[in-house]
Amino acid sequence: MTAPVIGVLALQGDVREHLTALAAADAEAGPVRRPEELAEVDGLVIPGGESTTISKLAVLFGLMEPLRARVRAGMPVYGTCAGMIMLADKILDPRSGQETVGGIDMIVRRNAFGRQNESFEAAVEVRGVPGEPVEGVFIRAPWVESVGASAEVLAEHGGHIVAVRQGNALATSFHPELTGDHRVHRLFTDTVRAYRRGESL
Ligand SMILES: NC(=O)CC[C@H](N)C(=O)O
Repeated sequence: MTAPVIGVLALQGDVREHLTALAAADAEAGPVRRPEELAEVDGLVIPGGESTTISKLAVLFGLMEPLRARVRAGMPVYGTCAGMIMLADKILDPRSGQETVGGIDMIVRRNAFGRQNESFEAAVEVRGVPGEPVEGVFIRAPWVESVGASAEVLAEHGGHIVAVRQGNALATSFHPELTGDHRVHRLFTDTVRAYRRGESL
């Protein structure tokens, strides 16, 4: 079977690192900036960056509604940090006008772990990732205040939820694309492969 085609939403943020990690996890990866590009992918990563900026640009580029439609239709999607915020059905402390794509029944708190100079790394055990804990890089990271019944908590750090999955949607507060350890991306590309085979979670 040919490699799944996975896009990285390339409006703002650490796009290149995700492209590299996805390629290492056996996907064909490319940037997505236009609705026509979104239509061609089997799955999508929403990178870290600044969620208010990504939100604004998604509206400006005419991507917000197509993104919502594809996520609703079951397209696998993985959001890291700002990307996690974009996948939350609700933000506790949004900037005025800040919209999300949604898809995961969770409430997130932006910048919950502190500001840029309070960024840190910590070992995180992620359900579904075999072997050693993942090295979690947290950069002005959100945490998840609460999840609804259909969302599954995959990881916690310091008593706070930092990884969640709901159906084909996955979100982490931290940035596996920065560590050279591709196991979380592998978890996602496996989901995309299953989706392409017609199996949904
Ligand atoms: N590294 C990140 O993605 C930071 C997220 C940022 N604090 C936001 O609200 O979007």
